[in-house]
Amino acid sequence: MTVLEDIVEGVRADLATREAELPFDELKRRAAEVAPPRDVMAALRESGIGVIAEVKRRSPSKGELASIADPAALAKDYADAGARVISVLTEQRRFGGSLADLDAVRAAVDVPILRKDFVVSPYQVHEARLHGADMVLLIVAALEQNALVSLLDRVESLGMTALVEIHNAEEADRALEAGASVIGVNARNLHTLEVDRDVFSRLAPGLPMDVYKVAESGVRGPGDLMSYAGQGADAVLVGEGLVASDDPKAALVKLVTAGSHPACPRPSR
Ligand SMILES: O=P(O)(O)OC[C@@H](O)[C@@H](O)c1c[nH]c2ccccc12
Repeated sequence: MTVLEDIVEGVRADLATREAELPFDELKRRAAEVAPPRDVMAALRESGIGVIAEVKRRSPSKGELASIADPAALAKDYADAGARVISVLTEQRRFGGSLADLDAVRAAVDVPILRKDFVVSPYQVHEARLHGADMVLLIVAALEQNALVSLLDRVESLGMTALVEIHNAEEADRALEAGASVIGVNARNLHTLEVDRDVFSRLAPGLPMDVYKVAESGVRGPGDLMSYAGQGADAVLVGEGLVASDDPKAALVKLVTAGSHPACPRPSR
């Protein structure tokens, strides 16, 4: 079994438990009463290279990264430092996240929030909305094409924005065919868990100009942001580089400053 299959199996088991507690119809009813989602594209398209800052405690590749006793305080620091979007890992078994983290972050900040999880069912999309998410991650490698298409439609029909994650050219084709307008290129190989920052430069030129491109994983500081920007990234998504730093807020300020500096390469559009 691959790492991804293993994670998804755990996700499905936990999902079954939640579905038994709160039936889908009731979840949908409750989610429809939540204040409407924020305009993620407007936030992403502000000038300069955007930074999506992630709340992440653990990862399968590195184990414990940070304890994050107070995710709301971390999110406030991220918002103050200029994060365009805040990503909240809600996967529990491998990443130490939860929907409670999403609630805490939602209550603390007004910037758009991404639910970062292994979404395989429409239940999780409505659940994201119920807990205040504006954006939902869809990982192409974890989904059959028809599931990807229907989940993307579901995300958009609820007024949210999908971040569609790819790792190779075949997944890029599938993401485009599904109609993705925001594509994340994850530099972390899901089989070996190793980071290869060149994956972005190999795939980005094949993506249409009007697709918003996010470089995910492996950003250690402004140098990596500038290099991704030079290869056509509109934004970078950063987890470990922030949470494992002594001062995540200061680390994010450095990234945001670099991303809005006149010398930073900008996507031509
Ligand atoms: O901690 P990093 O190397 O900055 O990576 C962040 C983010 O890209 C990573 O957490 C991630 C990208 N895609 C995912 C899918 C599921 C879980 C996690 C991820």
